[in-house]
Amino acid sequence: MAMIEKNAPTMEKELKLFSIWEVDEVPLPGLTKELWDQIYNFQAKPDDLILATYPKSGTHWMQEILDMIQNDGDVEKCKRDHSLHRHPFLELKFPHKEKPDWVIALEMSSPRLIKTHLPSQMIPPSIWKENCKIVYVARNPKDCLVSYYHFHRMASYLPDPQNLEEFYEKFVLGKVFYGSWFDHVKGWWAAKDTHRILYLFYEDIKKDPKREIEKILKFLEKDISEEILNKIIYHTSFDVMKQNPMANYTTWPTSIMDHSISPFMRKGMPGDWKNYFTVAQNEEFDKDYQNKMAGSTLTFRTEI
Ligand SMILES: Nc1ncnc2c1ncn2[C@@H]1O[C@H](COP(=O)(O)OS(=O)(=O)O)[C@@H](OP(=O)(O)O)[C@H]1O
Repeated sequence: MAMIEKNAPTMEKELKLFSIWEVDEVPLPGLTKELWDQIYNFQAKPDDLILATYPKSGTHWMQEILDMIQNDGDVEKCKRDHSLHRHPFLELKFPHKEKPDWVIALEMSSPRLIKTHLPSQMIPPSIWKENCKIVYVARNPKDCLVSYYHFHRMASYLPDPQNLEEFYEKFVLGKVFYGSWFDHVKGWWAAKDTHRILYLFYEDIKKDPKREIEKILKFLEKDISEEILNKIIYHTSFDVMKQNPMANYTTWPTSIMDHSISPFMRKGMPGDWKNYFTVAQNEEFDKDYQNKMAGSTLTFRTEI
């Protein structure tokens, strides 16, 4: 919190519209460009835990769950700082931070939790080599699109999405930061056959958080009491996180994130896309989905 308040003027001045640069046709935030070689050569450690997601798939939610697990359900510890400062974002350099996040990661003590939105083919090779455990969260594309659209509306450093129709076109073409949702979820799905990846679905966590958190505990080889498990479920529920200033971005200057346009913790509800897609858009999307996901064993629920 202190860091956000102290750095708010710098953030306001420097967190301008992200420029876009493409690596192998994947649009990435321009902030990543000069640092790409260092990021790609990041040295992972075997006990690093990696949280990988396509944007708007529940990154902050899973970050909070993992932080609570790593801190044995200690809520106060998990409120030690804003989520953006608690764990590094591998590929980003935020203007209000003195160092890029990968350097911050290097200086952190183990076990480290490191977040990334990178597609699997762009992950630093040391993460595979060190056999790090990776939690991947995927969310159905329709809700992901709607959530990403609203995020572009409220975050001034992202391009103005104009309207849902325009954003819809960009999303299906993969012309948004981190590229094609289809390639992202398929790439990580394939990677799980050869790496230690726990592949989870946003909708499943919403439907049965206890069952999904138990899967995570098993993956992390961690035992906790029923009481702590219930505490984690409560603390990481949408309504509680929405009120948590260490998770909801309300401490950020409104010139950077304007929650009156759309809150960061917006709805958190599978099926919200139905309030936005027209019948025609939905039919077109389903056709496109069939083509792009043909042959994949991945299945998504678009409501629960
Ligand atoms: N606890 C909890 N339960 C359910 N849903 C949650 C929770 N926390 C965050 N969210 C919702 O996740 C969406 C944001 O996703 P990300 O954290 O991946 O966003 S980001 O890409 O890192 O900016 C965004 O989804 P939408 O509400 O649909 O916009 C958040 O509201």
